Amino acid sequence: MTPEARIGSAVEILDRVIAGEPAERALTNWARGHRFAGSRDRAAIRDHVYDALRRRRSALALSGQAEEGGRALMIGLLAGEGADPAAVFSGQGYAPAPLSAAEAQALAAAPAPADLPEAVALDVPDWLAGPLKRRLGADYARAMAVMRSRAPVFLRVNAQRAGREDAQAALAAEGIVTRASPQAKFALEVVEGASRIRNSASYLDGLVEVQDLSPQAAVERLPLKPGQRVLDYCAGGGGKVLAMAAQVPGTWFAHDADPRRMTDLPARAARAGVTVRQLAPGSVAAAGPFDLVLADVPCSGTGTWRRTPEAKWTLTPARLRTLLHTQAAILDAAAALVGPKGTLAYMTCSLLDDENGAQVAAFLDRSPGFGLEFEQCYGPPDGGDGFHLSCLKRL
Ligand SMILES: C[S@@+](CC[C@H](N)C(=O)[O-])C[C@H]1O[C@@H](n2cnc3c(N)ncnc32)[C@H](O)[C@@H]1O
Repeated sequence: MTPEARIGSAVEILDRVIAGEPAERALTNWARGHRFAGSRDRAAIRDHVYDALRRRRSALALSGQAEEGGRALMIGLLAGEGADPAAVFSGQGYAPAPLSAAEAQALAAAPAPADLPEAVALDVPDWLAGPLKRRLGADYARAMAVMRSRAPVFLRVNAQRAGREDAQAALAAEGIVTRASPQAKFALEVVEGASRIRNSASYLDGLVEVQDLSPQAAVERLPLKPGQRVLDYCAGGGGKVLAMAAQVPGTWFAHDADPRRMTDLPARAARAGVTVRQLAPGSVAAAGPFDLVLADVPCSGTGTWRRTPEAKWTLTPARLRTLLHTQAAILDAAAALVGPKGTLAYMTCSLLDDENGAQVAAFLDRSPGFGLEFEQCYGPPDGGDGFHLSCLKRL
């Protein structure tokens, strides 16, 4: 496909997303109906779609149009990148249809990127700008600018299998170039060859897992000791329990209110060479108590906007309130499973204090049996996704 044809396809897919179809599903459905598109085409189209979703607000403003549509977003995205939209939207060959008179007029009257209001230029919903500024302080603008770009790919070396340098050499032999990340002992940032990871022997043999840098750094801070009984209470795909199990020998348990979320866990655990016992909802208390209970709770995902840009625009105050209730209920349920002198570790991939420090402070107010050991926030603007860890101790 030509570069222009790829942009035309991104327009079609964005129209579906704007109509309500989740981006991943819209991309998959489009690919099914366009078998001629090769893997490079699909990757490029995916990049365009995700770039437009990350920059949805500024792209629309830079198109000069009032109504959101796939064409408006791609026109504005190109304008924001300093390209000439009319040269791409030419109607030549497989390029999208030329700009209409109304589109050309709107584009001519659109503000320059430097004249956009701050929240528009940074692609931040207005209602979230205040809380994010309070949390990020002087880093706010740089962090939000980072959130408008693609996320780097990070790997976690399975410390049970190899050291970081050996893993780097094995990956390099398969065309995957990495550099060691200083923020976490087992983290590698992929510099080249990210598309080869899932089919590489290093990945299939459990030498490495794909995991963002921030959760890796957070798991490294957990007070894990050999032989402990540890429960990942909101295990999902098992990323955190596998990271913990790679650090020390222990007895590992995984639970999720929606057990279907753990479907991939057995295969991932087998690759990593660890045993994780899955506990069905309702059977957790009988398996307790635990030395450490990890609650990696459902959250706004404000720290992962680079990877899941749709979440930026779909979060509402009402949805956030629901999440806050769920998080508080999970903290209470997870706390009840912590044994004497045990640890309750609370994690989110949120940048909002309501979900982090304030949530934990409210828990401590109603739970005199627990004390705060430490809390830590991770990236952005530097390193990985926005992430939070609070470590609480049963007194
Ligand atoms: C942030 S995700 C966990 C991601 C996972 N730890 C990982 O590393 O891949 C949150 C998970 O919490 C689960 N969940 C939601 N409500 C819950 C509840 N009340 N009790 C336990 N798990 C819950 C969701 O199904 C979801 O899988």
